[in-house]
Amino acid sequence: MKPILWITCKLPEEIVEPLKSWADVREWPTVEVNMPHEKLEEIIQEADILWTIMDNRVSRELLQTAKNLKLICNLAVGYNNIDVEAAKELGIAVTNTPGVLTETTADLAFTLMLITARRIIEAADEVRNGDWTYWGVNHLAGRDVHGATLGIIGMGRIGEALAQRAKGFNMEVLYHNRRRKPQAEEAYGFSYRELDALLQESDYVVVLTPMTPETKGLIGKRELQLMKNTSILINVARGGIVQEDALYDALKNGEIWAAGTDVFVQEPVSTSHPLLTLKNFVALPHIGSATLRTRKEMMEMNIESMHDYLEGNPIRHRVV
Ligand SMILES: NC(=O)C1=CN([C@@H]2O[C@H](COP(=O)(O)OP(=O)(O)OC[C@H]3O[C@@H](n4cnc5c(N)ncnc54)[C@H](O)[C@@H]3O)[C@@H](O)[C@H]2O)C=CC1
Ligand SMILES: O=C(O)C(=O)CO
Repeated sequence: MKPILWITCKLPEEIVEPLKSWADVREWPTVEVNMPHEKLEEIIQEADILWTIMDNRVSRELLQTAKNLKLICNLAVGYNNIDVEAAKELGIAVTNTPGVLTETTADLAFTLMLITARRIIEAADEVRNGDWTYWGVNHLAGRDVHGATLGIIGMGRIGEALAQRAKGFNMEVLYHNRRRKPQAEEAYGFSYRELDALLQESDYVVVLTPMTPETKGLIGKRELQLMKNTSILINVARGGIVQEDALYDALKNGEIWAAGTDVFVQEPVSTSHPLLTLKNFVALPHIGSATLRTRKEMMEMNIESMHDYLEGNPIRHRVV
């Protein structure tokens, strides 16, 4: 009997079709709406392999209801949506997609820095809305990225790729990380700072840590107050690492100059979210890794893990 592979979102036909040679593939049918949690509760009971996306909250309670589940492949490098400790205890392997999305996500992080600093969304909207009526000396004037100081919180794969990009813009790169990286300091001239010092010295602060109990709410009122009132905060990691209510106050009160984020606590974010009322806030819909090539490579990486499991080989890209 073929193992039951449940795919919790609609994936391209050319990816799914070959899986049918070895799996009893069952998939969520629509792209427009993701699988609701109630459906996940139902299908986890019959799945041998579960192919998840970040939207799926795979809690201990949910895992405990699984009868045959042996492998979860998460279509993301971040796996905070899955209780991996519980999975480990229950003998369920969990895999993710590290590395293949690093450069693409670093591109997006740098793009978000540029568009926030140069007020690109406001500017483009002005043209489209017919509000471009004059050339003024400070009209839509933003802040320079080149030559500024970049502070990266979470100097892992994506953090380092972002830092490389910053070198091309003659930026000074500071970083804060769980562990210091002497090799990167020596090779590229990146400087380590404690968190408070990094916040105080940086013109751009980019959050790139995973979401963990330690990083949840890491950037709140106190941290935002430490930042310069000319500085810009960028979050490409996970919503909730930056406290959204504190960010709203800091932007509204001019404690920081602007912010850009690709991630929210609740995704998709509600259009009535207070942050969306602010001109100095740029919002993107979690598109960090969204290029055609990278998404294909992420899917292929998950499939590699499935093949390893099937063939009884050590499972690559395994988190637990
Ligand atoms: N917006 C998007 O579409 C994407 C978001 N991401 C997010 O970016 C995160 C980072 O991805 P990678 O760079 O591949 O991961 P990584 O594991 O290579 O890097 C994370 C770094 O954060 C550091 N870190 C962890 N806890 C910390 C703490 N409390 N304080 C300071 N540093 C800490 C780690 O030591 C590590 O160096 C992912 O976990 C994911 O949540 C990743 C890809 C796309
Ligand atoms: O990989 C991740 O963690 C993402 O957020 C989307 O690629």
